Amino acid sequence: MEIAKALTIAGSDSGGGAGIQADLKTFQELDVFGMSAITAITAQNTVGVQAVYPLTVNAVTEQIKSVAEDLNPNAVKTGMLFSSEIIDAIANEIKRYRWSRVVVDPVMIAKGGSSLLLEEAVASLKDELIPLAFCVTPNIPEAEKLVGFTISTLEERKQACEALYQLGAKNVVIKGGHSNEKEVTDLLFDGETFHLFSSPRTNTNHTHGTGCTFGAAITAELAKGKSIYEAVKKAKDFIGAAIEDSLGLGAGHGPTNHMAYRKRKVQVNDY
Ligand SMILES: Nc1ncnc2c1ncn2[C@@H]1O[C@H](COP(=O)(O)OP(=O)(O)O)[C@@H](O)[C@H]1O
Ligand SMILES: Cc1ncc(COP(=O)(O)OP(=O)(O)O)c(N)n1
Repeated sequence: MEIAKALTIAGSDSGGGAGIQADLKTFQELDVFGMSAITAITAQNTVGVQAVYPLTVNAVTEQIKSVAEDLNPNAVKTGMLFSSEIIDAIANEIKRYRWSRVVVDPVMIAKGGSSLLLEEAVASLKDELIPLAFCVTPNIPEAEKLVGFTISTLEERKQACEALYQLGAKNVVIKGGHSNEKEVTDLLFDGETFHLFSSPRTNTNHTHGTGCTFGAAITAELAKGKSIYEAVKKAKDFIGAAIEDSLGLGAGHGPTNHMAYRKRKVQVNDY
């Protein structure tokens, strides 16, 4: 059987913890062949984002075309998209190639506070891209921005899931990393049922790229043909291990350990 293939359309993080780099590492760890179309280059490390260089719309669509017309991914993820021009062009490509297993991580702001999406591009995300999403995966601040109300309680998070579902996403996951609860709970809404995925909160500063990694793990599992429930469950376990066994790199928000999940699996199989 041919290996599952996934394409990430996202920004490059020179520090290797988030963006394209996190996505490709995650695909590889989950036995999926990874491909990329870069939207912007960031000069970035664990301390912050020092510079952002968006690519032209043509540079983005040419990369997508090259991948689509030869390698044909089983699933696609989007991450940092920067501008409405880039978002609109990507939406057109998704429609052109009739890609249905599309995970949209609506990246807006890096952990250090730098903006990775122009304010004017939020409308394009809502109107053009989210309606094409098989799954949209905002964190709480991103979900608040998209739905236009504050999310403090589980009930409000459920209402936000429903509002994002109304925009056209077939499944919605609102991630819980930014809540102040002791447990970290990600909430999945598939249009009918809410599913809660909870884990203890790891007390760490090494959470750079958690959202990218989680979304990439969902994408990898969808590329293999798994259901959205199975994909989110695996992604939650994958990111949980990556956060718990962090590598302790950098002076700021360090990266997670993309190898942790595989290493744990190998150890379990050894016995
Ligand atoms: N401190 C933590 N301990 C355990 N899991 C976490 C922690 N912080 C985030 N996660 C998990 O990491 C993923 C990303 O969550 P979140 O931080 O909300 O997104 P983002 O990185 O996009 O801001 C989710 O699956 C969440 O459950
Ligand atoms: C190039 C690039 N893309 C996305 C992000 C944001 O990643 P995320 O997983 O949300 O993690 P934090 O930045 O919040 O740690 C990024 N920083 N760079």
